Amino acid sequence: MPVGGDSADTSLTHKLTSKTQLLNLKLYVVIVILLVCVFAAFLIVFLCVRTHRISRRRKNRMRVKHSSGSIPLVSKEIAEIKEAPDPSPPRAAEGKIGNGKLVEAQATGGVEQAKGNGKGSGESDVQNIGWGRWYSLEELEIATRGFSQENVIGEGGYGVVYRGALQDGSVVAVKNLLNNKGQAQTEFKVEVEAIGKVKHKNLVGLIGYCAEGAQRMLVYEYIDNGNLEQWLHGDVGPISPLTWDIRMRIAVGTAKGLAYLHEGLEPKVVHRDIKSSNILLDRKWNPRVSDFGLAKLLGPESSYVTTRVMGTFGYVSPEYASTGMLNEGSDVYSFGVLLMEIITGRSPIDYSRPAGEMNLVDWFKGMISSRRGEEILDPLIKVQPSPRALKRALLVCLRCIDLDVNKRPKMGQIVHMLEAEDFPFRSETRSAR
Ligand SMILES: Nc1ncnc2c1ncn2[C@@H]1O[C@H](COP(=O)(O)OP(=O)(O)OP(=O)(O)O)[C@@H](O)[C@H]1O
Repeated sequence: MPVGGDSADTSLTHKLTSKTQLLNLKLYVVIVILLVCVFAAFLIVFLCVRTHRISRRRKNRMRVKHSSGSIPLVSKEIAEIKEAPDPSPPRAAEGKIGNGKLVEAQATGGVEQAKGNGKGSGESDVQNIGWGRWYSLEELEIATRGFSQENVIGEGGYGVVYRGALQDGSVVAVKNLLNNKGQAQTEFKVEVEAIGKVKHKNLVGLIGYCAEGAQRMLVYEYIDNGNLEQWLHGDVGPISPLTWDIRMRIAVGTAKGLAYLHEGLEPKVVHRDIKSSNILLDRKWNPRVSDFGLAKLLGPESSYVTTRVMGTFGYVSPEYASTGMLNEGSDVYSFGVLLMEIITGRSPIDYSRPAGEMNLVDWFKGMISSRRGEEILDPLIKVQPSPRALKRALLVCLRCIDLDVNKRPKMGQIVHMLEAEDFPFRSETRSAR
């Protein structure tokens, strides 16, 4: 018989039941309490870790949702649809962009498809947008020589613009967009739906885009003669290559591009950032309105939209600046300022000039009201226009900057006014009669 075992059991029982110094509790009670404490601590740690993980997963999901906005970064860009030459465009679910090859998006119904696609993946949404071509990052890297400094052609508020030579020999402008997530996906889709068919000889064409990882880029037709701001205010020597006739051609072309946005589209498009650096020029001095990053849509039933005031100082219409109420009349005002700039060669705001001349609009109005219209012509224009042509252009300026937005002419009327040989003389004769 294991007598030794019995005595060991007895001593263990004795120890367990003996009182400890801790509150005079028996040892086994203390052990039980300790075990419960350890278990509770484990339980608390476990629950904390689990809750943390779940919340992290949720956050990640939200992040994916954001980025699945798939070029919401380009949200307000006006797109030009390129009809797919390939009759069998890739299926949306095939999802991968590029692989060094050009892939065409389906030309119609893109927005609807995108709505139906509840996937969180950015790439598959990109494929569903329904306009333009997809370029792979690799392809654009090769085209721009690794986005090299020598290929930079400009830099704006939305990103850096590079010149790129594609493998098929065509030259493009690649805008590498700053990563402005947070653009509402729905808004983007609605806008692309409405403005995705824009194509006009006086608007810069958007050929396609690249969306890989966090990169978002837009690929435009390359316009090879700089922008109007450079030609008006850059160092061009004592005589500007922009003759009066060239200037008027630029003004009329710009007005035609805007007339198309305002009167040829449904809903109409308000550009919101008409200024000389957004007027690109080709070698024949044909103007192309660019940079639709701030464009807004205006449906037929609404006479204005209320929106955050955006645009460029000196060009923004007073009523929009003070109330945020925007309609195409704001573009007309900006066009009026642009036309003044074209005629005078002066910047809308120029702090290097004397106090009374810093603000172009104020100075211009003052000169007209004191009948010094002939003196406002850009001194770099060698051959003066006829008084009649000058008067016509000055009157258009004045009408565009009317403080009453409802009295400003429509862009289509402006085209006619600028082109009509007998404007304003016919109407003057009529009113005299
Ligand atoms: N399609 C293009 N072809 C040739 N050059 C271009 C093209 N698009 C833009 N550029 C050049 O890149 C410059 C920067 O363009 P971007 O539209 O980004 O900015 P911006 O209009 O100058 O400034 P912001 O957008 O801040 O108002 C333009 O001024 C122009 O000189």
